[in-house]
Amino acid sequence: MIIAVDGPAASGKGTLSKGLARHYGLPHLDTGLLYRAVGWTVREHLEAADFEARAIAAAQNLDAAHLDDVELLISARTGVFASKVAVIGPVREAMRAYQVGFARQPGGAVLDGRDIGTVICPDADVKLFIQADSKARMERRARQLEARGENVDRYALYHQIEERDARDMANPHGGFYQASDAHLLDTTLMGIETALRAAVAIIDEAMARKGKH
Ligand SMILES: Nc1ncnc2c1ncn2[C@@H]1O[C@H](COP(=O)(O)OP(=O)(O)O)[C@@H](O)[C@H]1O
Ligand SMILES: Nc1ccn([C@@H]2O[C@H](COP(=O)(O)OP(=O)(O)O)[C@@H](O)[C@H]2O)c(=O)n1
Repeated sequence: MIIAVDGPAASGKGTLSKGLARHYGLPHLDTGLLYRAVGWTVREHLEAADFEARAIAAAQNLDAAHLDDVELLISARTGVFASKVAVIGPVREAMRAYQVGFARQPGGAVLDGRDIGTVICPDADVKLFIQADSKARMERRARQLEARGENVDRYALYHQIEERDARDMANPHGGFYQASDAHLLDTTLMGIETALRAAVAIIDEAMARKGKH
């Protein structure tokens, strides 16, 4: 079973996807980490004339099996670098085969990101689009960063998330929109466990309707 989970920054798609992977015994890929790793690699060259070429080379040489410095990759700044390399078509293309291969492994997988239901796994068995209002998302990300010891300026974080969402939505290579066959799950008023239960209910019903589960 392939489960595609998309949604904007800090909507909770990663947490939910990990929970779904545990629940269904499937492997999970956080595709945002791939973009974060490439963004981190070229972070010192954002203004360079050859920024795009460097980002493409970094994507082509990314060893996705070794995304080990997750703590570093998850920082707020790295999210901004990630969204800057994510608008470069060949960067997305370079990482597509790995993601598609991960999804197609025997038994299936859970993938989360921005374009899973639209570009990477258009034939996924179930697609979820996770939403939460901007303030809730900012507060979740703020607490997540604070728990790791980062100092958080909530005003700046709110604007940074809005700006990143806007860049993602305008991404001409992105496919960052809710697939027509995706189930919308708004978690603004849900805690983590409630959101997971709601997602499992959606998936079980969708699979039962297909006669697959
Ligand atoms: N439904 C929820 N209610 C409250 N906090 C949540 C919820 N879902 C996720 N979180 C918390 O919000 C933060 C961001 O979640 P994460 O899954 O990393 O989001 P995303 O992958 O969409 O960026 C994490 O600290 C996570 O524990
Ligand atoms: N499938 C994906 C995943 C991430 N991304 C890009 O990578 C950035 C960071 O993604 P992420 O999922 O780690 O970010 P959060 O939603 O966790 O804040 C996003 O803002 C997108 O620009 C993408 O373009 N396509």
